[in-house]
Amino acid sequence: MSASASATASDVERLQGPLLRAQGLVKGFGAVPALNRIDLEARPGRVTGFIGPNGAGKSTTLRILTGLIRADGGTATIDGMPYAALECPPRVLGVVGDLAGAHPGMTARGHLQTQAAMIRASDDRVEQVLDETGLRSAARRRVRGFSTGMRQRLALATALLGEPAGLILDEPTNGLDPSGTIWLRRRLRAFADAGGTVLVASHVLTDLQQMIDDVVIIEGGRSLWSGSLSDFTDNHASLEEAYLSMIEKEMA
Ligand SMILES: Nc1ncnc2c1ncn2[C@@H]1O[C@H](COP(=O)(O)OP(=O)(O)OP(=O)(O)O)[C@@H](O)[C@H]1O
Repeated sequence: MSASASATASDVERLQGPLLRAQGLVKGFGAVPALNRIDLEARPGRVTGFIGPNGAGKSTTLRILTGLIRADGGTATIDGMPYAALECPPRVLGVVGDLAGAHPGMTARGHLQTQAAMIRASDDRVEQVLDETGLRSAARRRVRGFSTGMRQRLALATALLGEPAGLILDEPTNGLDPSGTIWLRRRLRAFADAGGTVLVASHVLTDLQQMIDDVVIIEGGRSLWSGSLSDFTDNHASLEEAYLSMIEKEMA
């Protein structure tokens, strides 16, 4: 029997289905109901935008997906299993964070080597991500002197170390200049074109419009819409216009 013939239905679902999936997520903080049945999917080869007004529940959803907090109800899975059940999470999902953990006195290469050691990535991989993120010339500089754009590149380099299948980014273009934004957009597109899954939460809809294939919209802890960007924008001039029209109707 061939390998493909012996694949089970769940193997096939895993191979073809979304890498990131949340179903019916519920979460409250004391009396504050943050999430009320949130659904989300992000698929291989696609960049998915995760949008919603302030307080909609985006960060809470991402924190549950990445195992930082537990949901009160529903499921959140990465490649079919909860984040906490992954053998080595950074090898499946790269989370582009704010480098709060990077020692300011560390060089970019030193930071990456330390992170690589924790996930058993090689020194060669460190050199590769320095190239992939355009940081080679800054490899010996200390993180404390980095601009916002360089920090963003280093955060992405850190997330890429484990050669993950997916990337999650929360407000990645915050503070980036136009060339930094264009660079990031191209980098994420290349990652998705190589079969990667990208989930980006952002308020900057003009940046997102040029970056994403699919959209997930939430508001007040509830799922409002999900599907392709082209279906969502349909007869609207832009993502921003389509989004504002939906949110205004919803709030009315
Ligand atoms: N640790 C917490 N304790 C109490 N309430 C919280 C906590 N974290 C989030 N919340 C509340 O949960 C709701 C959802 O917050 P969340 O940060 O997930 O929204 P968001 O969509 O990411 O917002 P923003 O776009 O402003 O970052 C808000 O009402 C928020 O005040």
